[in-house]
Parts: sequence; structure tokens; C-alpha cells
Amino acid sequence: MLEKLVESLRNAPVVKKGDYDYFVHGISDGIPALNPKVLKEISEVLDEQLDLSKIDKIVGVEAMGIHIATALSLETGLPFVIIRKRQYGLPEEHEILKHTAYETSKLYINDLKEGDNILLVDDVVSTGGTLTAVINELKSIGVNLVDTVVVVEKGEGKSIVEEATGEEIKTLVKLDVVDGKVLADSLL
Ligand SMILES: O=P(O)(O)OC[C@H]1O[C@H](OP(=O)(O)OP(=O)(O)O)[C@H](O)[C@@H]1O
Ligand SMILES: Nc1nc2[nH]cnc2c(=O)[nH]1
Repeated sequence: MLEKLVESLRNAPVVKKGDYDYFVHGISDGIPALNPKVLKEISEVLDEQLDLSKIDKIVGVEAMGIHIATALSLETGLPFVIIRKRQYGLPEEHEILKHTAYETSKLYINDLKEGDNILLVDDVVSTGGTLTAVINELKSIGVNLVDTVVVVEKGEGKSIVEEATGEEIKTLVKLDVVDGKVLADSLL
């Protein structure tokens, strides 16, 4: 399963962000151009593997959760909402601070309320800084996090988030960068 995704990840270039080995792929960067068959493969697998019967909203994280949430929304007919990098100043907006290995920035949660049954999706979990901040804030809002799915698990991010939040994180591909090259395997 996910042959196209895994093969293209193995060929992904790696660049340095300081000391951090950053792989560059269409699913996680929009660069190089993403073959739509890869996106279709991901949304079909998610639709098959998850129980989406109770989900009210798919929730994606800007920027690189947006196309994943969109593809899954088209596949399932479920609406999606995006946790944005821009502040809107709407009533009930929640601001969070998130840290990655290379950046600290803010995210803004809108249109999610206590009791909403959600599926959270993102492209990569690496240090776990983003998902930990997002999940902890969603829990404090009282959202019912039915599932969290991330396409690429890099390094130890998945277990870091699970320990920090107590939530299970489902991932599709395990990836590591070794000697400047991407090693990637499907987890399905
Ligand atoms: O586990 P972490 O170390 O937090 O890394 C994962 C996050 O990094 C990327 O987002 P980024 O902040 O680079 O923004 P982008 O989606 O706009 O590329 C990615 O989309 C994840 O959200
Ligand atoms: N594209 C990409 N996104 C990331 N988010 C966190 N780490 C990475 C990485 O190595 N590559």
C-alpha cells in the first residue's frame, strides 16, 4: 500500500535548516509538483482505514495539512476547517504557540467548539511541537478528538506527541534522514 508515496519520498531531496535535515516533498512542501495519484492514494487509504461515521469535521493545519484535508473532504463528503497562521479576531478564536526544529510561530483555531467530533490531519510529525500544541488546545476547548492521522512520521515525533497528550497518533509512513538520504517505509 502507498507505493507511489513511499517511492517518491525515497527520492525526496534533503536540505539543511541549520543542523536539521529537512526533506522536501510535494505532500509536505508542494515542491516538487505533487502527482495527484499520490494524494488520491492517501485519501483513499484514510477513507478505507478510519471509521469516519461519527466525524463532524476534518481539521487540517496550515499550510501543508490543507491539501490533505481537502482531498479527504472530497473523498468523504465531510466538511473541513483549517487551523490558520493568520489571526482573524473572530469571537471564540484560540491562539497557540508552536515550535518546530526550525521555527516558532503562532496558530489560530476558529469554528471548533466543545463536543465537535473531529479528525485531525497533518503532513508530518517530527519534533512533535506542532501537534502537541494543537492537540492540547483542542482538548482544552473540549473538542472530541476521534482520530489524529499524520502522513509522515519522522524520527521520534509520534511517541513524543502521544506521551505529551495521551492521544494515539496514527501515521502512514515512517521516515528518517540518514547521511543526507531519505529512508521511508509504509506502515500499512
Ligand atoms: O513535529 P514538528 O517538528 O512540529 O513538525 C511538523 C510540522 O512542520 C510542518 O509545518 P511548518 O511549521 O513547517 O509549516 P508549513 O505547514 O507551512 O510548511 C508540518 O506541516 C507540520 O505541521
Ligand atoms: N517537508 C518537511 N516538513 C517538515 N516538518 C517537520 N520536519 C519536516 C521535514 O523534514 N520536511
